[in-house]
Amino acid sequence: MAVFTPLSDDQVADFLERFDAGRLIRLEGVSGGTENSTFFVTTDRHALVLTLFEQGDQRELPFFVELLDHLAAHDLPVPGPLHDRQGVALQRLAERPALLFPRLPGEHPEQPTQAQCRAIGHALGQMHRLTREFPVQRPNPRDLSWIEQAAERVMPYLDDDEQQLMREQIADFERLLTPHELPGGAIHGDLFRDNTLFDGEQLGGIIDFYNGCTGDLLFDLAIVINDWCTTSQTALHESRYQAILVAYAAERPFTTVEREVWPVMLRMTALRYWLSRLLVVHVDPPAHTLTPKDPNEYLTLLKRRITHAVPPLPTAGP
Ligand SMILES: Nc1ncnc2c1ncn2[C@@H]1O[C@H](COP(=O)(O)OP(=O)(O)OP(=O)(O)O)[C@@H](O)[C@H]1O
Ligand SMILES: N[C@@H](CCO)C(=O)O
Repeated sequence: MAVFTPLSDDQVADFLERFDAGRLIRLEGVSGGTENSTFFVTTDRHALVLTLFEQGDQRELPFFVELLDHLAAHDLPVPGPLHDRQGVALQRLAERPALLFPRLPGEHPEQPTQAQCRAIGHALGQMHRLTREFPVQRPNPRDLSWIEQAAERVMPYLDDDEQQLMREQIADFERLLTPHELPGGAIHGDLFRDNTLFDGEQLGGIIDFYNGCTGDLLFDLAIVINDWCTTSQTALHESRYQAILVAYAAERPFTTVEREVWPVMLRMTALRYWLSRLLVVHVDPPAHTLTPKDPNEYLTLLKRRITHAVPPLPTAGP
């Protein structure tokens, strides 16, 4: 479930008065999601999504609004938040911050097709091209210095081999990534398949920008590859891999340094999720009882990335 704060029809009908978005017809709690309360809101004019923010630093919300406004203004497939009659997007409802979005069409892809992979590669490349000049900063909260600190918090829960693996990998990231300045900009920060919606082969949209920040563009792409291009046996799904990267590179070609550090970035982002999932299981369980995601999935993937080379990044688009 993902309605931590129930809302009545009357509350939502009143809330809608603040916007020029029509009259409430139907309110429905959304069962997906783990962090916020989400509702589908149908009015006589629009299909909308209402999100109540249940956790996280509320001071960060204006950054997400600005980023979504910026991307939507450039016609990227994202839900640009609705602004009220005074031009304000960020609201309060039931004592929580609230945003209203257009409801985008589609489903999360479980086994992405070639066309879906091309679509996400293309959209992410476009987004990265457009956000390089995005003026607002929010340093990546899951960067290498977070990894270093989070690692110390989970060490007591790891066996000797896992501890050694984690320490060796972090030392490697420090040695191989720190000397380089990589192309940066605003990034999604968690672009898993379940943060996209596809209507058939058509990308309906990219959602859940609440890990959005500014940082290395390659970090964002590596998260996508690790989630989208891993088979159930943890092998690399090569045709998806090529489809995403070729479509991405057509929008934003890679630099020489990015090509050099790519295998390291794939390992770093695998370790980032091993760590964040370990934290949820052992250190910082969420207030709400939901089944945590399995940290070992990303431990296994990290090991795979160490033992099996991936094909290099493409030199140019199609
Ligand atoms: N704009 C939208 N259009 C259509 N569906 C949406 C939209 N926003 C959210 N949803 C639906 O609501 C679900 C929960 O949304 P969201 O991912 O933002 O929640 P969350 O609690 O932050 O979850 P998590 O962080 O686990 O992904 C999504 O999986 C999707 O099915
Ligand atoms: N995508 C994250 C969960 C949401 O932040 C994970 O798979 O661990």
